[in-house]
Amino acid sequence: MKLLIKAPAKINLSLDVLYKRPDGYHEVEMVMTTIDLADRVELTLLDRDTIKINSQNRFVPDDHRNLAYQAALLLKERFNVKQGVSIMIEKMVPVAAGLAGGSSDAAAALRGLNKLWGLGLSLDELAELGAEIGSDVSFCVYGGTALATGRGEKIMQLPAPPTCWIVLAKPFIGVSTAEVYRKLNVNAVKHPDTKEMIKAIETNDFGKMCNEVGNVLEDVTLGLHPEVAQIKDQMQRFGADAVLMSGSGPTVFSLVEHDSRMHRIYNGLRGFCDQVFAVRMLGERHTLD
Ligand SMILES: C[C@](O)(CO)[C@H](O)COP(=O)(O)OP(=O)(O)OC[C@H]1O[C@@H](n2ccc(N)nc2=O)[C@H](O)[C@@H]1O
Ligand SMILES: Nc1ncnc2c1ncn2[C@@H]1O[C@H](COP(=O)(O)OP(=O)(O)OP(=O)(O)O)[C@@H](O)[C@H]1O
Repeated sequence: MKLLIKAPAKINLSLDVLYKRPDGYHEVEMVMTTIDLADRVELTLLDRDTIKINSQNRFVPDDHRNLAYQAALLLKERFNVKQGVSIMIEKMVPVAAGLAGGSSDAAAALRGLNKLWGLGLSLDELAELGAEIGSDVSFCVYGGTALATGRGEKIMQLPAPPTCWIVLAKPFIGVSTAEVYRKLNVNAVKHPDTKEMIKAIETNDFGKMCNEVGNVLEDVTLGLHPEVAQIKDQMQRFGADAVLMSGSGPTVFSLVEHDSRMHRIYNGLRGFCDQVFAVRMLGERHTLD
């Protein structure tokens, strides 16, 4: 039996860090949304009791370090599953880019194997298991738009944001999330107003959403990689309504209302960056069927 599942990337419309916790993680407040840029995860049940993984991407590990492998192993061990699975990942989401590609592959594996192995778990139960794999996995289990708190694993669903284009540009570098958090000085940053961002989404106010974007990790990554600032400048010059780095970066995204400006930014950035995409937000949460 085979199942093909989409694993969409996320962007952080706002990302605030409140403080560093005794366990080493940071307490966050993030407004996140899934976008129409996705890996394809194909799950095939095997007769042999083993987990195989293959992504055909030189930046992605094809072994126990792969987050989708870890998702399969977690379900297998926790629920004593004796059947094996082969996981094929067709990577479309840039790797180590601030777009939660690996976390979304893990979430897709959780949703898909729940079905293939007949485990009957709810999305809430899968999200709780996802938190054991990584901080972004719980959000990716649900998708859609949400406020994420705690270390990112406490999810409160939000309505779909106002419709607009998202133009994403990734420079020729990858970023270590752990390093960016390590270099952050929580007391020396301008904190975004999470409540106002939520209000903008709830009232479907595109202008307000653009005013409220903010990411406290941005300055850390800009300090490490000046090319991120150059991309931000270019997007602003080409007429973006708002520009922000996603997650720990280095991907930068624009929010753009009008088609003509979207084309201008997309064409202006192409060739200058490693990868450029123009996509829509997905809005809807995943369902279990
Ligand atoms: C930057 C974001 O992607 C924004 O959505 C997330 O906060 C990070 O999510 P993630 O990559 O799933 O993070 P994890 O794999 O759980 O953690 C990677 C490393 O980032 C740091 N980390 C992560 C999340 C958090 N709330 N505080 C942290 O300090 C920790 O050093 C951790 O060892
Ligand atoms: N399925 C996977 N896809 C991509 N990377 C993976 C995967 N599994 C493990 N990894 C490892 O995780 C690292 C980070 O990859 P990922 O693309 O998820 O980063 P990211 O988008 O910055 O994540 P986040 O936004 O959650 O911090 C990669 O360098 C890779 O070694």
